[in-house]
Amino acid sequence: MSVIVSVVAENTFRVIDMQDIEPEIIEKQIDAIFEDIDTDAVKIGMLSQSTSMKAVAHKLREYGPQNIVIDPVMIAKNGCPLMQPDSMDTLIEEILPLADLLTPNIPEAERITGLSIQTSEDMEHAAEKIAKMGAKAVLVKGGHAKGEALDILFNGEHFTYFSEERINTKNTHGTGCTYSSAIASNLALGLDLEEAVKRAKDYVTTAIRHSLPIGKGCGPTHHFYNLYQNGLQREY
Ligand SMILES: Nc1ncnc2c1ncn2[C@@H]1O[C@H](COP(=O)(O)OP(=O)(O)O)[C@@H](O)[C@H]1O
Ligand SMILES: Cc1ncc(COP(=O)(O)O)c(N)n1
Repeated sequence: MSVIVSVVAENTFRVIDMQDIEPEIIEKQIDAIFEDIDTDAVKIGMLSQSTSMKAVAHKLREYGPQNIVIDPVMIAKNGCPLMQPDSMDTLIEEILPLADLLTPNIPEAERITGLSIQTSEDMEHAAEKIAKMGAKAVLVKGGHAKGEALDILFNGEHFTYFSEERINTKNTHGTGCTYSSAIASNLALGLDLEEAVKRAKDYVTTAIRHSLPIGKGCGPTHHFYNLYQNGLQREY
């Protein structure tokens, strides 16, 4: 079930424009979901401005769903901004504390904490600091680093490292969105946080390894690679 918070005119290489949905309509879309069908997990991606953040936060506090995974999207892979800079305070005050898991990439973790992140120790410090700011658990993703594709999970008590080899491709559009959605889906299935992240990391790595070389910019990850391998036809 989806709630549309913004309509974005974008392709693999640029964001042309966007139009945010009115906060009242965002809230009513959330009502439409929670008054009807049980919700086992929530995944939140791009929230471009404060009013959208406040609408989402208000309704999540009202309904109090479990397993809230928040990807604090700020800038697209192609460099185009997706969050207004003046909404950073609202992100930190209203959205971050709702997260059972916050999944910043390195530039996002730097913006949220004000820390510079160069090493795995820096990633740990940032994760700890974000947990102190109110997120229950934090996964700092290393897609933007060099070398191995290392992500570090802090569950409020200890760190778990998830590492895969870096795949040499520019087609990584939507890696973070794919990853956080897969984690939320695994939590909805009842897996514990570490196992949910481990399986999602396997999934996103496969999706990147078989990403699609389409479009003029960063092509998308292949969400259905394993399904196709297991018998569905692939025609493209
Ligand atoms: N080239 C790559 N090879 C392997 N894994 C990658 C690559 N790029 C990103 N990842 C992984 O994809 C996931 C999403 O991370 P990241 O790209 O940092 O997020 P975002 O899309 O939010 O910027 C992480 O598990 C990261 O380690
Ligand atoms: C609507 C929307 N949400 C999120 C992203 C980030 O994804 P990426 O960093 O891979 O460009 C995006 N480009 N567009």
